[in-house]
Amino acid sequence: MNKLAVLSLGGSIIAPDKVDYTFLKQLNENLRKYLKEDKTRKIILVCGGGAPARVYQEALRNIVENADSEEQDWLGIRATHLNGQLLKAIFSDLCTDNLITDPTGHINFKGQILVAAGWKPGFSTDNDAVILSERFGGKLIINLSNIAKVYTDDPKKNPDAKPLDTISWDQFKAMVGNTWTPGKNTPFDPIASKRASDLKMKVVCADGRNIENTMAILRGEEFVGTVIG
Ligand SMILES: Nc1ncnc2c1ncn2[C@@H]1O[C@H](COP(=O)(O)OP(=O)(O)OP(=O)(O)O)[C@@H](O)[C@H]1O
Ligand SMILES: O=c1ccn([C@@H]2O[C@H](COP(=O)(O)O)[C@@H](O)[C@H]2O)c(=O)[nH]1
Repeated sequence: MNKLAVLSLGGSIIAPDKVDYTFLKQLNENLRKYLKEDKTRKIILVCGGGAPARVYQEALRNIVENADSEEQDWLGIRATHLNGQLLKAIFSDLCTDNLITDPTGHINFKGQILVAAGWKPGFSTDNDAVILSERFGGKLIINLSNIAKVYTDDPKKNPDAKPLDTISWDQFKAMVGNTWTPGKNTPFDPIASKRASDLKMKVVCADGRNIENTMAILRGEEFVGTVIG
């Protein structure tokens, strides 16, 4: 297993409505243990925006008719920065870089952890995770969200949707489409999916709140989730 893991931490598990510090405490303990076992292991944590992103984007849409898409994205980006700064503070002793807000900019990555958040309008932090994974040679992106698997359709809207263990990029892209809308709720965003698909990357989607399962993915053991690609 490659020594670098990229974890795309959905905002829905960092701050589903307020900050979920029970989850973040577990994440802190488990990732530290994993990194202590082998000092050559490294982790990139890419933080999503969660409820604050959606609340502020919705506020703008309710106040301004035809709210500008880029302005909505900037509100989301600022929310990811707040979550990212919290993760950076939690892992400050293992993370020598400031919060990464441009995945293409200067990055040292001398510590065992790198924490990143939103960059610029037009996509979600999933896309930032793909850029960082490509840049640092990650073999797998672990996309942690509030849902255990990718389904044939959004299970919150379609009760007949079926969970999938694997799905090809072509099938996944057909499902999520190819257009971006601020705050879009999909297991992996369309822009990130195109980039990951072009790079022939693998993405595992799993429920991040199940910390044992996340550790199993990191350790290359059996897990519950969906492999895309
Ligand atoms: N085919 C699908 N399979 C599974 N979930 C889907 C599907 N289509 C849409 N979804 C929705 O995507 C949601 C997960 O995406 P969401 O963007 O909310 O999570 P996140 O990435 O963890 O959070 P954030 O975007 O705030 O960082 C699920 O809760 C589900 O309702
Ligand atoms: O690089 C980025 C990252 C994020 N955004 C905007 O922020 C929200 C929240 O991010 P999630 O990854 O979905 O939690 C996202 O929906 C975008 O509107 C961005 O524009 N650019």
